[in-house]
Amino acid sequence: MLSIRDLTVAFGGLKALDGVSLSIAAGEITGLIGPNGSGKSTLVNTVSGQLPVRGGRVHLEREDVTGRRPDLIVRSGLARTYQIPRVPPALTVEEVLSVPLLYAGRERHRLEGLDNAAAIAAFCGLGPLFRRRCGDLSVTDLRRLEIARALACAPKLLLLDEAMAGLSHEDSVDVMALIRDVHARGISIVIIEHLMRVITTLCHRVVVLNNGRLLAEGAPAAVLADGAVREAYLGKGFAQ
Ligand SMILES: Nc1ncnc2c1ncn2[C@@H]1O[C@H](COP(=O)(O)OP(=O)(O)OP(=O)(O)O)[C@@H](O)[C@H]1O
Repeated sequence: MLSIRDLTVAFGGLKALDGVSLSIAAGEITGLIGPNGSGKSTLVNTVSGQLPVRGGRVHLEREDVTGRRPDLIVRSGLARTYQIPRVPPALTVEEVLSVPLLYAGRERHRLEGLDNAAAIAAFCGLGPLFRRRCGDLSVTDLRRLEIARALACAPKLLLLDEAMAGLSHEDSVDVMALIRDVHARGISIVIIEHLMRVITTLCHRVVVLNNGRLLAEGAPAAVLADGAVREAYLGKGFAQ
């Protein structure tokens, strides 16, 4: 679904990604983890076209999307959510969903039954809030709206940047169920997440970044037991 080869992204002299190569398989939920500052958000921002690439290539399915404009990458089938949802508080849920639907209209056939704002809102548990203003939504409902907005782009691949941040245990369980429902619609998913119970519960595979480089990849249990991964998170001497 997604192939990243030798990706390098720099902020001045700092290489936030340093020759990263990895592949995301179609039909899987992949966890993208790593300590703070390891390059996770930079990777999502670059793949979705919001940061310039210094070196390397990004392919979505077989299409080379390296350096392409974000709106064109969305049309190619990649949508993302943001760690901090930002929606105009005066707009209703219906209005917020209508914009990407208009935009991604050509590709609607990708998600049968999810080609209008009401259906997407209902799918994401926002049916009763359809005509409510976003400024009145709870943190959990804003997280749902963030996913709904991405679904309105009719993606093949969805990148979720900390979709559970700031939620209670109960609410995060609800959002995890929504992510499973999205996956069951045939959408491949990449999740950036600090909560390991989310990774072990949802993900088929995990990719670990550290200092802008690929540190490990594989099945969640094996990767989380890996000595180098534990050391990256906990520090030398605390990883036994
Ligand atoms: N816009 C920017 N300008 C300068 N440096 C940046 C910028 N964005 C990120 N960085 C730096 O690039 C590195 C990778 O940051 P990034 O935000 O991608 O890490 P992350 O793994 O997503 O971290 P976190 O888990 O804290 O969100 C860090 O050293 C960070 O300080």
